[in-house]
Amino acid sequence: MNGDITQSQEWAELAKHHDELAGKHLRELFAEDPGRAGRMTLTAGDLHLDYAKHRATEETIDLLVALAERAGLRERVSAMFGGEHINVSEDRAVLHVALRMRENAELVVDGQDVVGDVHAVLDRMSAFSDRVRSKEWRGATGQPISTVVNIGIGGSDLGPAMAYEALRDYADAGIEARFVSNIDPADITGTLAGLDPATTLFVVSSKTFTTLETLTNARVARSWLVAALGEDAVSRHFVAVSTNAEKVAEFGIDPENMFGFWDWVGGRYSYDGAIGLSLMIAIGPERFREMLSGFREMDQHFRTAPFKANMPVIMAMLGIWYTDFFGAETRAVLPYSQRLHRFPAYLQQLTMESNGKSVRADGSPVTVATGEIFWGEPGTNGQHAFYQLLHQGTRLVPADFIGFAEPYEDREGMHDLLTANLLAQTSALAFGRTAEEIAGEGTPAEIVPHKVMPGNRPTSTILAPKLTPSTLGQLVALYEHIVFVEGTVWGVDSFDQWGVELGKKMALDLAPALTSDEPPTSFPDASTEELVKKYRELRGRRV
Ligand SMILES: O=P(O)(O)OC[C@H]1O[C@](O)(CO)[C@@H](O)[C@@H]1O
Repeated sequence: MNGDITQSQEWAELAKHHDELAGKHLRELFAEDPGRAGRMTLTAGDLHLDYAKHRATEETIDLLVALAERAGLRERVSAMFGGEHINVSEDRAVLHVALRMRENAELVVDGQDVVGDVHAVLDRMSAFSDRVRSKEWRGATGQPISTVVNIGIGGSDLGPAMAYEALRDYADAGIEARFVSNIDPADITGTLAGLDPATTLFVVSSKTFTTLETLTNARVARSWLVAALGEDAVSRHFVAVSTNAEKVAEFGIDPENMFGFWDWVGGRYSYDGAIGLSLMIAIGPERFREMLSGFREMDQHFRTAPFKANMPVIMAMLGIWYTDFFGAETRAVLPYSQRLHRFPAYLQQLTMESNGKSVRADGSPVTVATGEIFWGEPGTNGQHAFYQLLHQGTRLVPADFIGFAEPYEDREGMHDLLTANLLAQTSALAFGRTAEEIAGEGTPAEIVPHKVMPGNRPTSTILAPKLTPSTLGQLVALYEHIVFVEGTVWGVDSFDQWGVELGKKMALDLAPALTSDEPPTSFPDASTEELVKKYRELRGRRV
């Protein structure tokens, strides 16, 4: 729908329904309808979703689905998969879904054979990864590669870093991957620590190849390598992933060793393409393709399942329900898997860079809150840190719990204990403990209020058989599509990120004021002027 969806009949009906339902406790909802536990579940690929512990009834779901219809979700999904320019502010198609299409699929967009090009790059990545993994690719001194260092930031870092951590049990060629992103010198120093230049391969990953942090880290890495092995070693130790061949060549990386992608892949949606090269080298092309098949499975589900049985649609619409009707400020993502410890950070970019917008795609201001704030930590660590607030605080924090039936490797029954914690938490959050129950245990009256667990705190639980390349792909695609659905309802362009540009430019403009010999004379504002002066003083520079 164009215009303000909050003016629609569907929105008004949801607002009314919210007034009726908001006072109800999950305990009541379960008492009235015990069958909801069995009914309010969904399957997509290997993922099982339990959404019964939401402050929602069948009627809520019907109304939310009606809102999604009203927002034109159906047409938007076709438009994305068909390669229409739905990224309007940059006039681009949005085709991360093409990165995992089968080789025999057909998609020609703006005269480009998208699927053919995707597979040509995948084949080159596979061939290169195989050469590195089999030790055919050698460094300048003839030694094989033992560490791959990905240099990138944002989408050119978080995706492969998250996925490498998630799948590191599958890294079977004895090649470690490391990731450096921050322009803080401590990051590259830590990353290079203990590495041997002769056995290190750098993958410089940058869509634009103009990003300050990445190019600076790459220059530092280059100097480190050249100091040890000489200038001629660069071509054996540096490859690039980018859409910008010219800049790659300018940096001194042989275009033969560049793996491309296209402007229709957003950075935060890109690690299942060439940006995943470091991951592919670590886990191998076969596992990487298994991951792509997982993505594809979720794409297929998203594209074809009726909205009421569509996992991304239901999870996204519940996100809208809490954000815009209950006024929830954030959403916790709590993976009961140590391997997914970077997943919340990855989702932060995915969701917040995509939907953190105040104007709709047509430039008109939004009239409701947009952009869920995702945050989280793996269970059970979070339990011993911030769950207190989740259980007894004054805020409503809907949470996604993610668990797996099988560990990669168990130790003395630890995995079952991990899962028991997940299940205990979602139950306690939903149903809590009443004052009567607590008093009934003999708790002194003055302590009872402290121990009351209000409950009524909504959660989704996602269960999968095991964390594998395929289930990881399914999980990531699930959240990509959640972001898409929410963006569609809010009417924002989920694929641009203009909000990060100003700060980047100002940092470049400010740098000379920090480093110049002469005290600077112009500043962006009075507060920054004071801070620049303090910084110079602390650095022993003239003020
Ligand atoms: O891959 P690049 O062009 O270096 O950009 C890195 C990141 O910077 C951003 O543009 C935001 O600063 C992200 O969208 C992107 O993932």
